[in-house]
Parts: sequence; C-alpha cells; structure tokens
Amino acid sequence: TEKEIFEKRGREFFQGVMSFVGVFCTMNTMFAVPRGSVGVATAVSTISGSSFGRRRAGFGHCRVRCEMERVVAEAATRSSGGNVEPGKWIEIQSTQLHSSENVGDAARPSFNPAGDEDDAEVLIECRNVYKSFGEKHILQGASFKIRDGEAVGIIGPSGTGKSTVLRIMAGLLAPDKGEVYIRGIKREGLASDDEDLGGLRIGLVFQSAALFDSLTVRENVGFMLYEHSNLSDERIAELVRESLAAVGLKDVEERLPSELSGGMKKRVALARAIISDDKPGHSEQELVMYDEPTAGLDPIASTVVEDLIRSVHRNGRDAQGKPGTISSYVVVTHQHSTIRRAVDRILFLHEGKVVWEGPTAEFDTSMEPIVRQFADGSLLGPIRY
Ligand SMILES: Nc1ncnc2c1ncn2[C@@H]1O[C@H](COP(=O)(O)OP(=O)(O)OP(=O)(O)O)[C@@H](O)[C@H]1O
Repeated sequence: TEKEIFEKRGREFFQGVMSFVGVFCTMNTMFAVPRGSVGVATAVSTISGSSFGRRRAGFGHCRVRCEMERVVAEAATRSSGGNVEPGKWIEIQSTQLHSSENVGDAARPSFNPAGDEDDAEVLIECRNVYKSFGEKHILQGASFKIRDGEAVGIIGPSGTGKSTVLRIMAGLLAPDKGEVYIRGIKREGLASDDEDLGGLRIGLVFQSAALFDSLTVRENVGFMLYEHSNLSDERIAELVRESLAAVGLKDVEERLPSELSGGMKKRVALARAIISDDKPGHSEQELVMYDEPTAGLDPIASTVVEDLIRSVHRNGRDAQGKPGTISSYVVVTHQHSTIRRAVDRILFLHEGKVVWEGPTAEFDTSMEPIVRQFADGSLLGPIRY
C-alpha cells in the first residue's frame, strides 16, 4: 500500500540521515533542525540531506530551521533568497533544489523535478571497479550508476581516471576487478559486435574528435553504417545529412577534417555518435559519452557545444527543432561552464573512487572540503598536486 511504501522509503531515508540531529517528518514534509553540537558542515549537509531525503523518500517539500549563520546563508540560497532568518522555519520546494538559474537554454532538460530519478532504469552501473596501469593504481573501487534520462558530469583532478572510466563504460578497456552492468547484464570482456547490450547503443565522443583524416565528413559520420549495415549508399548519405543537420551543419559532407575548424570537428564527431540506422525495431535508447567536449574551445564555442549536447538529448530540441534522440549522456570535463550548463548531476572522482555525487546546483554550495577546493580552484585542501 501507499503507506507501506512510504514507511519503507522513510526507513531507508532515515538510515541515510541518522547523523543529523532533530530530523522528523510528516507525510509530505520533512523538518530539519540542525542544532546542538553539530558542525556547520554537518548542518549544511542536513539541508543537502533533506533534498536527498525528498528524492529518496518522496517528501513534497522540506522545512529547515537553524541558528548558525552559515547554515542560514545556505538556506537563503536554497530558498531563492526568501525571508530567511536564524531560528525561523524556511520552506524549500523541490524545484528550488535543482534550480537552473545558471542556464539560459530552453533546451535544457530538467533534473527530474518529479524527484524519482532513483527509480529510473539504470543503463550502466560500475560496481567496485579497479584498474591499474603497471604500478599506477588508477581506479580503486569506483562505483556509480547512470540512469535513463540523466545528464551526468564526471569531474575530478587531472590523471584521476575520468577518461579511463569512460573507456571502461564503453567497453574499450576491461577492469582488473569489479563489474560493469549494462541494463542489468554483466559485461564480460570488451565491447564486441555480438555483445548483448539489452538494446542500448553506446557512443563515445573522443576529446580530439578522432576523425579519420583521409575520409570525408560523410564517410566519417556514416562509418559504422558503411561497415556494419546493409543500407544503400544513398540511404546512408541521407542519414548522414540528417545527422549533420541535427548538429547544425550542412553542405560539409565532402570536406576533409583538415578543412574544418576545431568546433566543426567536434560537431561532426557528435553527428557520428548520434547517427543510427533505420532498422525497424531499432533500439530506443542511446547513451553517449563525451570526453572533454569543450577542451581547447573559446568560451563562446564552448557554449555552442554545451547547448548542442543538451539539444540532442531527448528532452532537448536539435538544430532542426526535432526532439533529440539521446536517452542519457555522460560528460567528462574540467570546464566550469560545461559543468554548469551541460549536466544535471555530478560524480566527483578522486583517488580512484567516487568521493562525492550530487545535483549540479549543489556543487557550488556543498561544504564537502574536496568539492569546495575543486570548485574554488584553491591550492589549500585535501587535493595535493
Ligand atoms: N593505456 C594506458 N597505459 C598506461 N597508462 C595509462 C593508460 N591510460 C591511462 N593511463 C594513465 O592513467 C592515469 C589516468 O588517466 P586518465 O586519462 O583516465 O585520467 P583523467 O582523469 O581523464 O585525466 P585528465 O583530466 O588529465 O584528462 C594517467 O596517469 C594516465 O597516464
């Protein structure tokens, strides 16, 4: 019954927030009163915890009250600058917790304001993944899930293994230990043509665009179809045209990569990742992974690529105004603009593990020292160079 589900979710939620003092709830509301000897960081986490709680336990909204100045300031941010004073109850609605004020793009998919992202189908799961290269122990128990509909960013210090994670998810590299599940099916070995991905297509867009220099744009974009489908050359040329149009390119089919600008190459690489054959019963789901899609681009070209990534997602509209076809995507990036503009949820990778994850909106307000140091670009903190 609804009551049983509520009680179960409530129990799960409380297991997650037992450390917070003074948390109690009613059917649709959670109340949080950080007090006593808890530190500021814990108190702020109470607010973050309450957003987690609402998503996990399905609370309609939460109310927070606190005396501590920093916490009150945090609460003010969360409540969009409402009338927030120490000791006064403030109410935080779900939409404010995943606010998109940094993003002006209408194509931006929302961060599941229904609050049910935990229930969405898991497309890829990495469970306790280890990977070493010789003496370099890069991944040391990385675990995370990518769900249907998500726009996820993987961030973290240089050399921490972000690209390695992408290559493992794409099946180009096998973990030494741990498991990768694709739609619940455990992957054995590397990606292969006859691998059962449960109907999911996985595309990887490399940082360098990785176009074949000697092939034209048409041959690059249609490469997989020329190699692995029975479609006629005419049909492939048509699909290539459509895919290029989706990323805002036309009349470039016969050019060589050397005749394109850096930004155009990235668009062509994106067109190659999203092209699909038109077989009946073709998979509905596609996950694309972008490795540093905006590296080396000027700020405006970065914005164009960030919006493009949004636009080909199924909640967006492509360059022709058609709904995008990508179910979920993962972006590895160092660029703050890309973190804020192109993704809804962040996985923070450090020393081989996911050490923090949360909605993009929480990246700027999290008091987690590692996140604060990274977000502020500070030399002081737990990350040592
Ligand atoms: N095939 C390989 N052989 C040997 N070492 C490798 C290989 N691939 C990656 N590495 C090493 O693993 C470490 C992690 O590399 P990776 O590219 O995954 O990091 P990253 O977090 O994406 O870094 P950056 O942010 O600088 O791009 C680096 O030290 C890299 O040199």
